[in-house]
Amino acid sequence: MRSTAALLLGMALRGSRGRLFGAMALLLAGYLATPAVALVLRGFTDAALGHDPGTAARLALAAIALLLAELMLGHFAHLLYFELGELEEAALQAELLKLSNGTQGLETFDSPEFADTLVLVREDLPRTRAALEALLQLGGLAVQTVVTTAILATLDPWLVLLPLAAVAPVLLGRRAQDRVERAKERTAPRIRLTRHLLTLGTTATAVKELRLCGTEEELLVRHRTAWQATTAELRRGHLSGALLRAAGQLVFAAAYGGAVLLVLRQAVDGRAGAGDVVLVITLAVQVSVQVASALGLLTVLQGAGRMAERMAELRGRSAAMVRPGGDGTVPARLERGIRFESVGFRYPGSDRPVLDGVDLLLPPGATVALVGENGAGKSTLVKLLCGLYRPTSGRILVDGVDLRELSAEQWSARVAPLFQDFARLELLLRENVGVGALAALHDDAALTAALARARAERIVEQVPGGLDGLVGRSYGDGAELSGGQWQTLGLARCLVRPEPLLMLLDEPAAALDAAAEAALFERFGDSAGQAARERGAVTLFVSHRFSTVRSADLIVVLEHGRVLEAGSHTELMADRRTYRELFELQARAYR
Ligand SMILES: Nc1ncnc2c1ncn2[C@@H]1O[C@H](COP(=O)(O)OP(=O)(O)OP(=O)(O)O)[C@@H](O)[C@H]1O
Repeated sequence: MRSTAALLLGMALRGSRGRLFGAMALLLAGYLATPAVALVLRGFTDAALGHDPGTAARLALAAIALLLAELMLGHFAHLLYFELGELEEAALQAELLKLSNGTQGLETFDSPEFADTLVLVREDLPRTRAALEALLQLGGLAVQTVVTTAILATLDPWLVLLPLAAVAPVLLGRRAQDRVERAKERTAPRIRLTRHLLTLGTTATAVKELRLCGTEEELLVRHRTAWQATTAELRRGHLSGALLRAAGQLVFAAAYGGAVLLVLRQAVDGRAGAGDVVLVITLAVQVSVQVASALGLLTVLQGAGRMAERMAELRGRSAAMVRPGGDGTVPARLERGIRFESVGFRYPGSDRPVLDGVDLLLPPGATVALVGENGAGKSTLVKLLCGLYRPTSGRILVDGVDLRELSAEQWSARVAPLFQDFARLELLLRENVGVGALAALHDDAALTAALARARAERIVEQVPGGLDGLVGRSYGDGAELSGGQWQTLGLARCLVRPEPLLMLLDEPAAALDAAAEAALFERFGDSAGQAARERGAVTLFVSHRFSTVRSADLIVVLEHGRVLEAGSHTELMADRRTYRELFELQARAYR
């Protein structure tokens, strides 16, 4: 709890010191008005019963003023801490984005624990605002409770125990919240499953297949079953929490009844006046309100505490995944090419080697085709080359220097990739392409040149506003593009990258016909040829189409994560092995 308070207050201080202190002062004044009302009411009762109308009238006015302060000050404080809460939520969102993207690799996205924690934190983030409010109000309540207790002690020392009785509901309330949170944690994987099923059932691409296969009903059943199991688990957590809370409230209710009886007896014995009875009844009501409010606020704060713990967990996991980056300078041009030396790779959390003892030279200026059946490890090899993962054994040498020792930022800047699952960036057209080279974001000539090399002139004409027009319709009224057009923008993004040393095409043409694939490679080829001539850049592409593959300088056949064959089309055809068999099989299919 202390660390949550420190986190929230630290962020509030960094966000706006003035707003924080302003909110604290207003809240405190409002909270102190409450016990002051009780004291004024005692004076009023005694004055009224003592036939002193002047004092009674003044005290009545004071009580009204205090009540107004109690009611109004909170609203003004709210204005201040609402803004502070917004600032905190925005800061936490920014940190979350940084944590999920802060590592150089993709390992964070492979860890189910990371993904589960991320889902929970993302859901809890909007609670930050309420948590800061709860913390400030709890501070006010604490001061109020001390003052109330001191006043009660002046009447009878036993009455000091009244606020203490609040400890039981507070402790049991915390345990109750723990149970609810644990139930939530247990349901996180199932909630991810229901989300995935919902996405499947509402995404045009998946719906097509589901309909034709007649599996919509099965999807519904699975979705329902997962929800039912989630709800049942949450219900159990909430029920056991509610029982614990009720037990705590009972303890306090008994203490409350006892306190009122104690002072009533004193009044009957003549040891207390009517004003004292009014004071105790008023304060006891206030204490019960204080306890109930504290319980509610602690629950909110506890939820934020969980969020803070999970955030810390994400920080730890993310930090563990950050690799010590190298600081070697990436060469201006490749002289010796890129060499794989006994490269092996397993995905995080898996024992299965996806690449195993890969030895391979990608010569400078060469165009290399990577072929192999599904799951052979082609995309994994591409990701290793990009530096998104590191080999678990062996090395990748760029002109003789281990990729690990090169500056990751410099290397990423020199890789120009086009993936099969290219990103659909719903941004302004200039931003969509400019992401490939941020320095060129406002350089219309460079952007237009890249779009021309990608043969995307028609798209520019189609987007209202041209470079400054929006593409995509998820959040704005942008131009709707076809799958092929989105890919063309991906190509422009790849071609805008300055001075690449490695150009990658990972099955970008999987959804295209042979003619369209040839056109795509032609568009890419001009830039790749220029990069090869100017700086020995290597072009590596993955394709299942042998009509494209045969043109490569070097063809590498991967099987079960190992290099089976490597050579030119002529060499491999002379060899009478896998490549030749696959080539002839595909050639026959096209005849
Ligand atoms: N993020 C991941 N976590 C764990 N295993 C993975 C991950 N990505 C891929 N794999 C596994 O690695 C193996 C190789 O996958 P990869 O995508 O490299 O194959 P590929 O040759 O590109 O296949 P395809 O031709 O189907 O694209 C597969 O068995 C796959 O299940």
